[in-house]
Amino acid sequence: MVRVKVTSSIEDIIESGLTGSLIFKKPNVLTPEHIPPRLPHREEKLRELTLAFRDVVEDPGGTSVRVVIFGPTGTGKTVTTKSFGYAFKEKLKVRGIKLEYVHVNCHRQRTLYLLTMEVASSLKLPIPTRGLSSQEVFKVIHDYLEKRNMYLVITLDEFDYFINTSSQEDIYFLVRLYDEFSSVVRRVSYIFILRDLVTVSALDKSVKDHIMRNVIKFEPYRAFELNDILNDRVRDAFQPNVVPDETITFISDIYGYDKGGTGNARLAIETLELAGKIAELRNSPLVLIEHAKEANSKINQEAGEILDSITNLELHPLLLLKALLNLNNRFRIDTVSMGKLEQEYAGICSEIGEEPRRHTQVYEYVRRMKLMGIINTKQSGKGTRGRTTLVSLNVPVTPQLENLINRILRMRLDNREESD
Ligand SMILES: Nc1ncnc2c1ncn2[C@@H]1O[C@H](COP(=O)(O)OP(=O)(O)OP(=O)(O)O)[C@@H](O)[C@H]1O
Repeated sequence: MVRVKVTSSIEDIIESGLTGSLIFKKPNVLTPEHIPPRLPHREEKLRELTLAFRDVVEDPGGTSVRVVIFGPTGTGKTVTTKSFGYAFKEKLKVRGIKLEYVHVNCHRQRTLYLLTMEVASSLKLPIPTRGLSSQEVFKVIHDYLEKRNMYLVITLDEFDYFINTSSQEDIYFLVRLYDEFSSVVRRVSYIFILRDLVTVSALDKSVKDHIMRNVIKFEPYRAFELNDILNDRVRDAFQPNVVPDETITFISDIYGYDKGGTGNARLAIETLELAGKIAELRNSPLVLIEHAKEANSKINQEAGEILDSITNLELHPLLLLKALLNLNNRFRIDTVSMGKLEQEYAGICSEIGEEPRRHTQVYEYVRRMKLMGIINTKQSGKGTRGRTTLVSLNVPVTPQLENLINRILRMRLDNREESD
């Protein structure tokens, strides 16, 4: 039985917080950056990736491998790709082939230029921060690989974002690299990570064919799969015997896709971590289901608050939200430009016989909904099309959200008719 110290004075409380935790052994195992030593239920995906890259071992430089990985959020796309990349590099080293693995997040490195600079800096290449174009930076990278007889696998994570915000020329350059360089030896291979295939299918055929060579789909996790993933984390992150099996099952069942959840491993791990923190705060020697419940409601609270503020919106901001939903559904994209949003909004207005509000008023609605946490805005990177405001929803598009917006909209429209 674990004894819980009863603290009284401020000093005692702080002291007990500073001395070793009775709940956690290695809390960093629960952070998103942690790469676990094994990936339950992604063994098959690792095998598929390895098969796709076998050419690099059998005929180095013969082909530039391209793999697309797609699947919903939290299904292990990033962690599986990184684990593959680092292990593949080591395996090739033993075989006398020099290969580097670079993982770039296209949401963070928003432009082709930033992206190429990130690849260069991962390879520790000294490149002046100003003066070179992306194409020139890529040339420096390629020359470096050539000189050292090295190969490179670049993973472009959140590639949807790059496709949605970059010019056709930049996408073309990146993907059809070997049309630019006359090199016979193909040293650069790619893994593209995407949420879904809609953004790629909208691309020009010549670009699409260069991307869609091997496609690996990541399915949302089922409850028993999350159970295995959580069990590993419990073993490595927590003190022995502090997380009972039923707590793990409870969390797995909330998120398990087969139990009506999203199949998102990230949220399952976050819930486990928060449940542990709550147990610690309550001086409980065990992480109980009640702690997991509290953690779950805290994690979902933010989404709940956003839904509440939608309920209070007036007609025109609601119509704008409806337009955003329509675009999300039609194009399966998270982020839309202000121009497209206004166009869709005007379309809805004309359908229902409402005069669309003017541009400045629409901007004001967007600004207010941003302050309420309902939507998010950001400036697009500098592409050839210039800068534009990009708008996205802060909550996932679920049937629940759509029903809510439609219901409130109907209420506002009914009220309008009554007051006419
Ligand atoms: N099979 C697995 N085994 C162990 N941990 C996993 C597994 N799958 C996912 N995880 C963990 O779940 C979290 C989310 O995984 P990851 O970031 O790879 O998902 P993703 O599909 O890339 O999500 P997003 O699309 O949001 O980037 C990470 O902490 C990761 O380590």
